[in-house]
Order: sequence, then C-alpha cells, then structure tokens
Amino acid sequence: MSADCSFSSVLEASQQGWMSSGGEDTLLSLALPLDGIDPLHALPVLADQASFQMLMDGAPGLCLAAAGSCQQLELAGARRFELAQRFTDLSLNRLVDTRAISPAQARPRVLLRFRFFEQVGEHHHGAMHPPAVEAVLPRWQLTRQGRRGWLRLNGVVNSAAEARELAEQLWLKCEQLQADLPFITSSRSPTQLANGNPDLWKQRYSRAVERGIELVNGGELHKLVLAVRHTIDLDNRFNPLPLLQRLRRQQAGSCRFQWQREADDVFFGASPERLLSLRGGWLRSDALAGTAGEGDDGMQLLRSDKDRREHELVVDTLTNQLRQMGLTPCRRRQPQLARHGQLTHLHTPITAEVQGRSALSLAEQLHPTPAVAGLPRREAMAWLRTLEPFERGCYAAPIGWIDSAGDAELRVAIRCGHARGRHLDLTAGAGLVRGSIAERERQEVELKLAVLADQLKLQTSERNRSIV
Ligand SMILES: C=C(O[C@@H]1C=C(C(=O)O)C=C[C@H]1O)C(=O)O
Repeated sequence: MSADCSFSSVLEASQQGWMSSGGEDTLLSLALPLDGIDPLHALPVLADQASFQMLMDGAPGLCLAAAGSCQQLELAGARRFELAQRFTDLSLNRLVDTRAISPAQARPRVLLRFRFFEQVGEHHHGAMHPPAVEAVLPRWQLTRQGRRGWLRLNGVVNSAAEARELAEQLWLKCEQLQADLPFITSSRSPTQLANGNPDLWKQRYSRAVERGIELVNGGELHKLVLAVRHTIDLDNRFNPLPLLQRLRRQQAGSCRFQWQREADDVFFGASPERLLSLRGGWLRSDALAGTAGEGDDGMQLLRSDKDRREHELVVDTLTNQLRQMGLTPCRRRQPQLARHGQLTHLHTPITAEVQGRSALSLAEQLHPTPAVAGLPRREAMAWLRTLEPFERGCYAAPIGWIDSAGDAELRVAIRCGHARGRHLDLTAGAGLVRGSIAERERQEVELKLAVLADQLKLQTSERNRSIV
C-alpha cells in the first residue's frame, strides 16, 4: 500500500483537518483510495445497520454507494429546488476535506431525491408520503469508476480525539471491505400473494386514457403522460440488490438506483433517462419519448409519425426551456434508437454550456419534462391529479447527486418500484398525443409493467399466476 493510504497518513490528515478548522462541530471528510471493490456488492457491508442507504449504479461509468446520514434536509413543499441547492452548497462548503485534491469520483457528494409533485394531492393527505425533497450528506460514500475506487467518511467532530476516531473508523471499514464480501443473494425470492383483481388497473386506465385522448384530440392539451400503479402483495420483504445486479448486465445503458429511507421503505429502479448531467460546466439532458411496441425492433418506431411528433414535443420543450434561461442548447437533428432491455425508445441527447448555473436551478426548469408529465405543463399536471387515482410519490421525479465541484447527475426515476414492507408498487406511464389509440397506449404500459414484473423474478403462488 502506498504511503498516502497508510493508517498513519489517514490519521495525520484527520489531525491536520481538525487543527485547520479547530472549531466546534467541525464537519470533517476523510477519504482513501480503495480499488477493486464493487459498491453495489459492498453496500450491505458499507451500510452495516444504517437505515439510510443509496445506490446510483451507472457502471460502466460511475457506481456510487452511500450509507448513513451526516447532515440531512427534508422539505414539505415550496421552493424545494432552491432550498435543496442551498443546503447542498452549505454542507459541501462547510466540509473540511482532507483529500481536496482527488479525482472527480472521490469528491464528496450530497444525494437528492425529489417527489414528483411539490404538494401532496388533496385526496391523499394523511397517508405516508415521501418528502417533497430529501437531501443527504451521507456518512459513508464508496465509489468506483473503471478499476479505481474511493472510500470516504464524513463526520462531525469536536476534538482531536474525535478526529482520530473518525480516522480509525475509516481504516476499519476499509479493512472490512477488503475482506471477502458476502455474495448478494436473496435466499429465496418472495412469493407474490394472490391479490384481488389483477385487471383492476386496466379498467381504470382505459377510462383515464379515453379522457386523456379526448383532451389531446380536442386541443386542450398537446400531450399527457398517464401512469398506472400496480400493487403486489408479497409474503416476504423484497431485496432489490440482486435485481439491480442483474439489470447491470441486461440494461447497461441505464442507471440503476436504490434509495432506502429505512429498512421497510425502499425505492429502486433502472432509469434510462437523464434529467441532467453536469460536468465541468457542460449540461447534458436526454429527450426520451416514443416506445416501440412488441415485435418492433425500432424500425417502425423511427417511421411512426405519432411517435416522432411525441418525441419532438419533448425535444422542443427542453431546448426552449434552456433558451429561456439564456443558454444555447445543441441537439441532434434526428432521434436515435435507445434500447433498454426489452424496451426501445426514441432518444435525442441535448447539450449546453451552463457555466455558473447550479444543478438544481436547471433541474427546477426542466422537471417535469413532457416525457413524464405533458404539455402545457401546468394544465397537464392538473389533469394528472384528476385522472390518476394514486400519488406518484417519487415516480418520474429527479434522483441523484451533486458533488463539491458542482458537477451533478440527476436521473428521472422511471422503470421503478417502491417496496414498503411486503407491498410492492410498480408504476409505469405512456404519453398521449393527438392520434394516440387507447388500446395501443394500454398495451404500452402493460408491456412496461410486465417487463418490470418479469425482472423482479418473484415466485408466483398457484392461485395467482399472472401479474399484470
Ligand atoms: C413515463 C414513462 O416513460 C416515458 C414515456 C415514454 C413514452 O411515452 O413513449 C418513453 C420513455 C419515457 O420518457 C414510464 O416508463 O413510466
């Protein structure tokens, strides 16, 4: 092991960090290079018993696991983007980073998860809902990009002795992670219990889609993205890690994510859609809309007038919003095909130079995109409230991180599930535009739900063979 990653060097860094700040409640951040550890695989050891756990697996790009909370913010509603950005800046600026000169992957990060709607709908008050935004400076952060990896520990210290303790904890965790990690297996996949009427969502959805199509054909809306929720009851708790590990192979182009608030509340998925990536003052956003039906390898999709219009609405809106912010976005002229497992979409990447803008001021403009809400945005959002009989929660909302250099990765949380105890909610939606056919849209969400359900690899009891 090289000199800069020996225990004595960590200890020395912790003491220097403490002395350089010397104040009460010093937020100390220690880091060590730690190659060869897969954060997805290591998450249970990293987290130990911590209730907060997070994973953003963009492998073969950056894979990040985090656990425990050092500083956190939860907000109920208004000005959530602005306040979450302020919390992020304050937390990261306050950190005494003893490894300030380290590669981008090692930078300290604040993790963020938004709810789709700023406010909970009138009819759903009283039930448990995720906050409008959660922002967490984690205690532990483990990253890997390529063959390189880093372990970071953030903690509040009030004395040289506490700074030393922090260094010891980092060293100990480093040793634990280098020992043999347990394999990720769910000893037995949970069995899906028979639940009422598995076709209930279809009946509800058909009615909502017909109304949605009236709205777009009548010109009241240009687009509306209606979602459905399917709830599955299980005989056991669902552990998403084996699923996320499989999806890494099957959907390498997606970003797998998991946000565990507590052991009984885990939100997870594999997002094909970037709300924004910020790297060194450059933004990239994905317009992703238009979905191939079963049996179409994408050629019909590329020729479909309805899908091309639906897609173009998303590209135009994203580029206009960026222009309104005084930016000069670039886009490809023609959409490409993006394949994510069994689903193929039309995809147009959009880029812009955004020097000096914060990630969340940009995200506030872009969320929710017409790929997941509709157009005009405000009217579409109001119709979603009327036509969707459930709270979206964090479905289709931004999830990701911001680092100490202002770089960020925010994904749109679709292709996702939310496990609460033994209940598992799967949510999927499809965009309606003029000319949409109700039956096709129903088939599209059915396909999306079936793909999700299939990936879960649940056991089915004799009495309940079909999920969707
Ligand atoms: C809303 C979802 O997906 C979005 C809607 C799409 C469509 O309508 O074609 C395609 C990709 C996503 O932007 C979802 O999967 O839940």
